[in-house]
Amino acid sequence: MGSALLSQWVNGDESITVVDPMATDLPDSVKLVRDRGEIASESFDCIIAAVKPQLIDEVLPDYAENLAKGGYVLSIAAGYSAPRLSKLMGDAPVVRTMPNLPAAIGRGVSGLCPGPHATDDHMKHAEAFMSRAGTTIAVDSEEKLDRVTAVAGSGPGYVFEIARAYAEAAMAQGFSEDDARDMVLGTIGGAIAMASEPGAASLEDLRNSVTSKGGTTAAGLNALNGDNGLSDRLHATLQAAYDRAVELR
Ligand SMILES: NC(=O)C1=CN([C@@H]2O[C@H](COP(=O)(O)OP(=O)(O)OC[C@H]3O[C@@H](n4cnc5c(N)ncnc54)[C@H](OP(=O)(O)O)[C@@H]3O)[C@@H](O)[C@H]2O)C=CC1
Ligand SMILES: O=C(O)[C@@H]1CCC=N1
Repeated sequence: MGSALLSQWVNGDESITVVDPMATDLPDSVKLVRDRGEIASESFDCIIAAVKPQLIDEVLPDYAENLAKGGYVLSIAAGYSAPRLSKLMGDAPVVRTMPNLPAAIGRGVSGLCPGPHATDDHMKHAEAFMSRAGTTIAVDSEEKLDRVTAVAGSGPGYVFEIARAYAEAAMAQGFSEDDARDMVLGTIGGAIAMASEPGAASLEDLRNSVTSKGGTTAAGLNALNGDNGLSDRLHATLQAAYDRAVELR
């Protein structure tokens, strides 16, 4: 996720240093170091925590010394709470954000939530920084941010899986893999672009506009969600992702 955001962040005029033991192919304007020891005496206005939540306890404490006076920590980690991170880094100001993968093409959706000691200026900076990668949604509690994680952070995974299963079903109707992919992505992309047009009808009305009485779509929709199975499954999906975020706090 860090490299997806980085691809948009490099469009600004900050100097960015990445610490990553293995990273390759970073943008030319970024300074890459393999180990924190190489920047031990440097300080930064913003330290971005982009390792897996399970690694934060091990990796982040050393970076407390690198935070400039007045600076803050921006965490993209799922679940891991801001108070816990702030304490781990010597009571540093923390802002949590939850981006999603389309940030890589500037089409991400990122939730933002202030943590301990975060000022309005830190939040303004974080919001401006994240908005380079797409739209932002400010929320006022970590509980809410964990729900953003369940809906939007993990969301592209659900969408890719739905598209994959849809394409698999198209192949079972006799289409080649390429034709199935083109048809499915074209259909999903076209429908979503239409629903995203300014002034577009509600999702329910749009669905109804495809559904002729007694026709093919009605038959398909009945098989898809006539028993509420799809709706129930999506509720369970979001709840499971949220529950996992809570476990990672
Ligand atoms: N994937 C997603 O769509 C989203 C992820 N997130 C959050 O982003 C964070 C990263 O997740 P994700 O990108 O999926 O995971 P990755 O494993 O792909 O990225 C983690 C990166 O951290 C590097 N790393 C490991 N150890 C260290 C270390 N000691 N010092 C510096 N860097 C290190 C890894 O290097 P190496 O590969 O060599 O191990 C890797 O490049 C997580 O906290 C996750 O919750 C948030 C929103 C969406
Ligand atoms: O799966 C994960 O834990 C991360 C956080 C949101 C998306 N990917």
